Amino acid sequence: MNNLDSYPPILRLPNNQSQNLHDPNDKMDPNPIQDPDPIPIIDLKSLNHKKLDEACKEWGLFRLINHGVPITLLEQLQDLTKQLFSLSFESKQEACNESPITYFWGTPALTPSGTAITRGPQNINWVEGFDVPLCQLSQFQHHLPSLESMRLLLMDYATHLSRIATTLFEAMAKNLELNLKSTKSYVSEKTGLVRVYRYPCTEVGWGMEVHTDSSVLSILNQDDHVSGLQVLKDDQWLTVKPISNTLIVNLGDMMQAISSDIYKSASHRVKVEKDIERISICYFVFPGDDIVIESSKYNPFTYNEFRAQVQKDIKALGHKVGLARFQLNQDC
Ligand SMILES: O=C(O)CCC(=O)C(=O)O
Ligand SMILES: [Fe+2]
Repeated sequence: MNNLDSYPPILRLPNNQSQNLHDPNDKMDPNPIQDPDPIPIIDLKSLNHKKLDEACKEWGLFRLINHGVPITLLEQLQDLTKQLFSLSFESKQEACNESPITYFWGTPALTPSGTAITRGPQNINWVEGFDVPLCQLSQFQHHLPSLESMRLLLMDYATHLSRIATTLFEAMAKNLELNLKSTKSYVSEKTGLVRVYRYPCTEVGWGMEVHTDSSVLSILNQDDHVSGLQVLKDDQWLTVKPISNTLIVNLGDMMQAISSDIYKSASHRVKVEKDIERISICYFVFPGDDIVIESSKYNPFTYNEFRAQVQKDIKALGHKVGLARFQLNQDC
């Protein structure tokens, strides 16, 4: 099978045609990969609270080492992700019919039922993905062998990532001296999800436009061989180098709100390469449904209210407004 047949039709443009697409970020050229790697490193085995606090305040993103996830599991996930995406577009679509796993492309913005919130061909993102709600993983089986293997691996992976998210969140809450009733329900296992992505090659366009995540924390297992993720730090775009056996943690909007803006929800984006695909596996964790986020900067809100507002804004304006909608003394 031609690799192009595995791409969603809208992402099958030959490179030279893609130049007509509007590129929303084209004025912001990134720096080349920096050496040495400037991204803060946090060691989960011997957690340094001060270093963690600084990374959360100054970057909103860090590299995690000694995370305890077996390297074989990280590599197996990457291999399986590549295998899964190399299937034909139609078989990926069909495999997700009547499944809690959603297959999507052209945008990472989905409604809770898994429908893509599209904004016309001008604004497509060069990405396809599977959206996997973790709490439903044990309740079904898949007939497509690579999807079924993915389901089994993700059950194992989710246990590790939930442990990591809880450890990090508890350390952050302690650093911030937050008086939370149950830290665990801010990084709820019930609402966690994994997204596996493939970014097809193109010359112009972005895999993902500039955004902040809506999560409390996002934990990324990125392609060991292909870079693409960039983070905004002090008005400069920096490449987050792929380094094997490390995970990238970024703080999302919920963490920024919980911390009353002391911590940062990192602005980031994904660049695509013109001649090599990239894959990534991203875990997102959110507050439980009954958690009201109270802070000195925002009106109290739940994550569900935040998500509904984000979806409304994307549909109406074409982009997420995010935390600004909930700021104290705002009428919008
Ligand atoms: O694929 C990546 O490297 C990052 C993905 C991302 O930013 C997201 O899913 O929000
Ligand atoms: Fe993101």
